[in-house]
Amino acid sequence: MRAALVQMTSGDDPADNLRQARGYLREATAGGADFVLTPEVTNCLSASCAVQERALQRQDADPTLAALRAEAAELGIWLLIGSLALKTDDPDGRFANRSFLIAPDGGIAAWYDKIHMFDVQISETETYRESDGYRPGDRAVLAQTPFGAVGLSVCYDLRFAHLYRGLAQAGAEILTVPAAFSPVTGAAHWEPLLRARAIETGCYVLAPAQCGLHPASEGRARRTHGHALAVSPWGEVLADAGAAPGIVYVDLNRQEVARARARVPSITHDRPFAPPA
Ligand SMILES: O=C(O)CNC(=O)[C@H](CS)NC(=O)CCC(=O)C(=O)O
Repeated sequence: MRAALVQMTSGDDPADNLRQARGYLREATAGGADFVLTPEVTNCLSASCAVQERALQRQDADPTLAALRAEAAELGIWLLIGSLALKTDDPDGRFANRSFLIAPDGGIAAWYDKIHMFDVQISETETYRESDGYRPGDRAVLAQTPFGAVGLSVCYDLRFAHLYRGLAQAGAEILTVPAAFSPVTGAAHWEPLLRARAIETGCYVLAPAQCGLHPASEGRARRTHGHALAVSPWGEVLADAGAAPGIVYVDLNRQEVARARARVPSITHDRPFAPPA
């Protein structure tokens, strides 16, 4: 089983992002991948709600989802669309940040709405208020596949260890963390958090990423950290895409999950304890 992690620089034009993504799917399949993963907001990365309002669609009308499902079916691959920004029926008009696992027949095997919202002030000049634009999800998602059970998550979810522990205890062998991490927090936290999630759970962690400077027709242009990463169930970095767009490959072997957990079965060692007084 060969996974391909796509690292790309989505802008705010979905048609342009789709062209990029399709090219990567074909390249990854030619490179031997059976499972291709794209980053968070593959279809549209924008800091402007006005641009999103014009550019985004509801799930049933979204051209990126339709095209990538058709492409996965044509190529006969499993595809994680890290996330799509989509319109919803939220009364506040907020979007969903929704991850999709697509089966080789083009069907939607699973979908997951990002639960944790990136509402942070990193510095005087750098603030994110994700919950202004997006409605958070409220359900964890585990998908069964022939190559193992996949636990879905998105980006800032990475900081909430109990989500991953729950997924692993429910049977996950692979955790997906598509992201658009900020450069500052990415440099400090991205790799150690991904490795920690793998070590704590004995899962493969697959984290396709946005990278570079994202072109914006309106609003501020954003930068992201890159470094799409694949981590083994023992916590080793198996692939790192660096700073530039491209694809990195990793061969997955379920026995590595069993081996890591046989050595340190910590996910089976939870104990009840009283909360701190
Ligand atoms: O807004 C969009 O279009 C897509 N969503 C994102 O880019 C999100 C919310 S701003 N980014 C993160 O969650 C980064 C988390 C992060 O960097 C950290 O946890 O340190």
